[in-house]
Amino acid sequence: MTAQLIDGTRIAREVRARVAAEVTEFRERTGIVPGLATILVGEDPASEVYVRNKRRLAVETGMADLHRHLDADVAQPTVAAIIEELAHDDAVSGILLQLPLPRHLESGPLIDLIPALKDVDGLTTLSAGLLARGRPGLRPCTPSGVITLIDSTGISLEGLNAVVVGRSELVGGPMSRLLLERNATVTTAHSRTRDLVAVASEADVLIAAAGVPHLIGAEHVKPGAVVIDVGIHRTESGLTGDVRFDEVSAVAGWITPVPGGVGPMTIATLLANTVTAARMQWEQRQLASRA
Ligand SMILES: Nc1nc(=O)c2c([nH]1)NC[C@@H]1CN(c3ccc(C(=O)N[C@@H](CCC(=O)O)C(=O)O)cc3)C=[N+]21
Ligand SMILES: [Mg+2]
Repeated sequence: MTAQLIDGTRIAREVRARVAAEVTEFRERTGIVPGLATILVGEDPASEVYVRNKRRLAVETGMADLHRHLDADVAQPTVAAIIEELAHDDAVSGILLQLPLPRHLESGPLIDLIPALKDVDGLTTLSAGLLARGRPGLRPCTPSGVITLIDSTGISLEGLNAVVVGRSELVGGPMSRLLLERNATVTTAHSRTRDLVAVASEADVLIAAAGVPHLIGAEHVKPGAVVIDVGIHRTESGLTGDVRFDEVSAVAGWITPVPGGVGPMTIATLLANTVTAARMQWEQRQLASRA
């Protein structure tokens, strides 16, 4: 292995410590404890793990854990009513609807019931539009956490070739926009890209977010590149990503592991967004009470 490891577990711990200090400062100044509302529908085992970790770490950073677990066969209007109730509840700073939802539910309209100021996942149409326009707003947690991981290397993205493999609403799409915001030269590759090896091997920074186990090998990686593995797959031999770690780490300059890379950063960024959301709501209430 020649690549330096980007230790997501450590960096996430540092971010959470900062968030915990911000929560304390905010609580002392305003009397408000930021609250994270997670909504989990059904019994998907991976989703249960992620949501449990989000709740545990919210509590660990001093926030209130406001969880709703709904039956797998819950009706769309019932989920909508719960989101609307949380939207109006002043104890709720952030609302996270865990994805994927069971197939009979339509996620888009449900997500868009989350007010922009409580959209700690950054997934509403409004938050996506603000990002597309380069205006301030809450950003999606996984891509935003990836930027933090890249920053931890000390490498400036300005002018570098960044290639994002994947264009999902949760990760690839917003990832490309965040990299552009940092003045990288951004290429979005995806399942219809003709020659992925040719495109990916030009990347100074390669983000693997295709959701295909072990898609990215040494042939895709320019020597010395920063390789970020967003994939997470449960296989018989344990958790793996979109990157063939052993061969790519012999070529790359920097690499994230799975587990212990992007996953913990996603949760740390969610917590950072939640305290930001609490602050924005408090400021808005201050303005409203003075009007
Ligand atoms: N509305 C919504 N927001 C999300 O942010 C969201 C989502 N839905 N659906 C699924 C994906 C996936 N995701 C992960 C979070 C933490 C880890 C994580 O902590 N991973 C650990 C391993 C944990 C384990 O699986 O044992 C690690 O990589 O080290 C992974 C994946 C958030 N997502
Ligand atoms: Mg895709």
